[in-house]
Amino acid sequence: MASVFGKPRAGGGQQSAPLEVNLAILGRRGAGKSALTVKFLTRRFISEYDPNLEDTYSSEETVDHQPVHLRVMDTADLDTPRNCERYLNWAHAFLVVYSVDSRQSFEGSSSYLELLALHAKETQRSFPALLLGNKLDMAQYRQVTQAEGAALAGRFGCLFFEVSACLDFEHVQHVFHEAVREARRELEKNSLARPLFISEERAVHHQAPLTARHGLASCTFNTLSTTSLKEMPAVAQAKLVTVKSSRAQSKRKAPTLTLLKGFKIF
Ligand SMILES: Nc1nc2c(ncn2[C@@H]2O[C@H](COP(=O)(O)OP(=O)(O)OP(=O)(O)O)[C@@H](O)[C@H]2O)c(=O)[nH]1
Repeated sequence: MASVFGKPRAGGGQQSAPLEVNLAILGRRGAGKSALTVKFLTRRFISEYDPNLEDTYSSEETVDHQPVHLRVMDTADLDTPRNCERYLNWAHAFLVVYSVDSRQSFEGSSSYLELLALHAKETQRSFPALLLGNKLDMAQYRQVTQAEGAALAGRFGCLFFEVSACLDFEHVQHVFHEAVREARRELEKNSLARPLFISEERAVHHQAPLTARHGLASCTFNTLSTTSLKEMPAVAQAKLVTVKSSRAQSKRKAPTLTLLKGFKIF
């Protein structure tokens, strides 16, 4: 069966079902994951938040004239990847964030890229990842050069961008849309035309031996018996609440976004 996306619409009259893309934002504490997520969803920069809050948001996007139902998981690991299966088994693509003014966060992003590489090896699938050097507005306090970011991305074969959650929305939006494009490419490659979430599907648990060898925090990988299907994270980990976006202020269209509780938006 042909892929449901990436094809021109037949007949012009029929609307294709929106492509469903799950995106997980990974990175060390303070790298700016929440700020980037909220910037993308609301065009606003937040400066206060609850660092322990992990939530999944959804947004109806249009990428390359195609409707996309995008879910964004703003993860809240502590200092290292933990209980990674909640996003490894869920996301179609990953944004790995570090802060250009923090060498520590850059090293943290390298751990996340390694984790993704190991997961890809374990599952024999590839997972698009984009490396983001955030807080570009703080470039005068740089601890990580652009060349270092590009080199790390090159090592893992992923796209690289420097961004700022404080600066222009369009650049942040571009990066998220690039992640959607990457996910779409991968999904098309795998000819995934089946529904993405089948709750009856049983996960076969096995311990990933690679994590210990690579000094990563303990992670258990779930390999689905049908490897092309992914499970939604447990309800406790993914709270979807629809609210109106500030973008809806344009009266023409009111895209729905999901919850921003826990964030103070100015
Ligand atoms: N100057 C500047 N500050 C930023 C930027 N992005 C985030 N911050 C600030 O950096 C701090 C951490 O940002 P968060 O978005 O909460 O970082 P996080 O990665 O989600 O951190 P955890 O929630 O602890 O995992 C906050 O004080 C933000 O206001 C940015 O692009 N520029």
